Amino acid sequence: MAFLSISGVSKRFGDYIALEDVNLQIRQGEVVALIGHSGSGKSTLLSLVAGLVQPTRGEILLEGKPVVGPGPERGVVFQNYSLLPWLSVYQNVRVAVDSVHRGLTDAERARITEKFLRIVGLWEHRHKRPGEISGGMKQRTALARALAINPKILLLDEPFGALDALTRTSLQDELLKVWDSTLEDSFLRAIWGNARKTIILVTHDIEEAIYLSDRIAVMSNGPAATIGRVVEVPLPRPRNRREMLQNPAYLEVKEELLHLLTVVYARDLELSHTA
Ligand SMILES: Nc1ncnc2c1ncn2[C@@H]1O[C@H](COP(=O)(O)OP(=O)(O)OP(=O)(O)O)[C@@H](O)[C@H]1O
Repeated sequence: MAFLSISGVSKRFGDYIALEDVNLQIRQGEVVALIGHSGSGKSTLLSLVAGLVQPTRGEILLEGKPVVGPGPERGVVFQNYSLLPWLSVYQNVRVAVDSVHRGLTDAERARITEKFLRIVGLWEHRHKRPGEISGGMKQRTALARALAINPKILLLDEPFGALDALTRTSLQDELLKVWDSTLEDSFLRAIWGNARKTIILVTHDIEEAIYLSDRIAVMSNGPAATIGRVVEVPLPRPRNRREMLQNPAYLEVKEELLHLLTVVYARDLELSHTA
C-alpha cells in the first residue's frame, strides 16, 4: 500500500477544470517535486493533499485513510505563509508546537521551538511580528513551524522562493537533514525516532528539484492539467551539490526536464502575441 495515494483526482472551480485524472502513488520517506508552468495546478494539487480543498472526483488516501481536511500529520508551507499577525515569530511556531506536542513538558516544547527557529536562522528575530519581517523571513517562520510539529508528510509550495541564493541552498541542506532524521540533536532523535519524512514540494527551480527529490512529477498545462510524466532522479544520497552538478546523471535528468517543459509541455506564449 502506498503511503500517499492520489487516484483519479479531478478538481473543478466553477466551469474551469483545473486538474483532470491525476494519479500518483508516493512511498513513505520519498521526496517528490512537482514542476510545471504557471497555472498548471501544482498549488491546487498540494492543497488537495493538505485537505484544504476537496476533489471534485477521485480519492486521496494517506496511510489508507481518506483525506477529508487538514491534520497535524501534514506540515504545510503555502505561499501566503498563514502566520498569525498578532503573534511574534516565536509564538507563531510555539503555538503550533504546543497544540501538537501535548505530551511533552513546557521546557521540551520550548527546546523544539528554539531548535527549529535556529535551523531557519530566525532565533535573533524571534520577538518580531510578521508585519516587521521580510517575505523571506515569513517563509522561514512558516518552514520552522511546519518542521517543528514533526509531521509525517511535508507539503511545501515553493518554500524557498522568496529567499536569496545563499539562504536558499543552506535551507535546502537543512531540509534534507530533517528529512533524513540525521539531526545531531539526541533529544529530538529520542522523541521523534529515525523515520524519514515524506515530502512533496512545488518548485520552479529545476536544480532544486533534482537536488532534493527522488522523483519529479511534471504537470501538463491547464485547463484539465495532469501529471504528464514522472522522472526518476538516480543520484545517490547523501547528495553533494558540487558533485551533483558534474554528475552525467544530473545533466541527463536536467535535459529531460527542460525538454518536457520547453517542447512537450511548451507554453504558447508567442501565439498569444501574434494572434
Ligand atoms: N480558488 C480558485 N478558484 C478558481 N480558480 C482557481 C482557484 N484556485 C486555482 N484556480 C485556477 O486553477 C488553475 C491552477 O492554479 P494553481 O494555483 O494550482 O497553479 P500553479 O501551477 O500552482 O501556478 P503557479 O506556478 O503560478 O503558482 C489556474 O488556472 C487557477 O486560476
